[in-house]
Amino acid sequence: MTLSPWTPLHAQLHRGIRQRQLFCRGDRLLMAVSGGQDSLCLAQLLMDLQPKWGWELAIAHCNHRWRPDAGANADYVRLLAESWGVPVFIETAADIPASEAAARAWRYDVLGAIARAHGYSRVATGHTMSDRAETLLYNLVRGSGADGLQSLTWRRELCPGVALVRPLLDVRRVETAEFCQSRGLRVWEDSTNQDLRHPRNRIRQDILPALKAHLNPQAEAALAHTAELLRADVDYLESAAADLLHRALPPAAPPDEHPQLHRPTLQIAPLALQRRALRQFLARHLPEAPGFEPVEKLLALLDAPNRSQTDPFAGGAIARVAGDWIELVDPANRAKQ
Ligand SMILES: Nc1ncnc2c1ncn2[C@@H]1O[C@H](COP(=O)(O)OP(=O)(O)OP(=O)(O)O)[C@@H](O)[C@H]1O
Repeated sequence: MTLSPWTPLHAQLHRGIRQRQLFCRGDRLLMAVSGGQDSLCLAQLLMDLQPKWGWELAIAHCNHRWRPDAGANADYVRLLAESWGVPVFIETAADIPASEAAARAWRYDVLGAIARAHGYSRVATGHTMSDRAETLLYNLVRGSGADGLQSLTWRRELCPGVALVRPLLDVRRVETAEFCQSRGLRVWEDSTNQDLRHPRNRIRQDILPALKAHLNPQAEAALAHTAELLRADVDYLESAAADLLHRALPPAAPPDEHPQLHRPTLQIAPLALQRRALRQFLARHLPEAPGFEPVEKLLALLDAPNRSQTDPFAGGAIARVAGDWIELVDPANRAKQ
């Protein structure tokens, strides 16, 4: 057996997995492989690290049936897995997804389902520092708050019992390309990556290179670090807000009562926590995730005179002031009040 050369990239990944506790020794890992350079690089690196960690590795590929070469792409991933001697799962979409978002949702569903059905506790994807920088820029320009700016994370729950892990978030795309080349891995080029009508491709091909050329050669790393810092900030703020919300709820509200919030508890909190606690409250009770406006409407009630009320939120509920309390009244109960 020929041993693969141990490169600085192997060392970086090995260290990152240990320090961030992304995987444990002996884990069963499902590698999501599109056939592109990032996921091929990840899969090869994890194969190389496997003897040190004793993982049980497998490969999953999702065929969205979007491109004429989608079947050939899936066959390529299957052959690669077979040549490596690892189990491979290929899932083909019954209906071609209507949008990128639909394709992504389907893909994550499929990856979670394969992992659960076959006992894999981790799904690993090849997202890189470059993806992280692009996602941050995209969300920033679309007006996202800090929560959207934290963008991709190292690890999150994919479905109960299965974590989605992104071990290459500190590796740039140019490095994954170099690695594939140095190992003679054939990269399956995705022709849709050239289509500049997709905003992500525009960012990747025009905007980030311009930022690097004219503002900061390290723009990718700078943006990715910002995302990393925001991640920790947002985690902290969200948990402090959850604590505030907990204190602002009535001690033991009967389930059939209007949801209520205690204004004096909220009034003395910092604005950042007020907004987050109110958003968490609305997210529990409204049919869709609240954006900026509903939270601001509710915020205005913190210091408003008694009996003030908002206009209806999505779904028709309104919030109103009743002394020290704000109550959320849904349309069905409103007529009775
Ligand atoms: N068809 C696929 N089959 C299996 N895994 C895939 C497929 N497409 C993407 N992936 C996984 O997702 C990672 C990110 O891919 P890509 O950047 O194309 O997706 P994205 O849609 O931009 O990201 P995200 O899914 O987080 O929004 C890849 O490195 C790979 O691990």
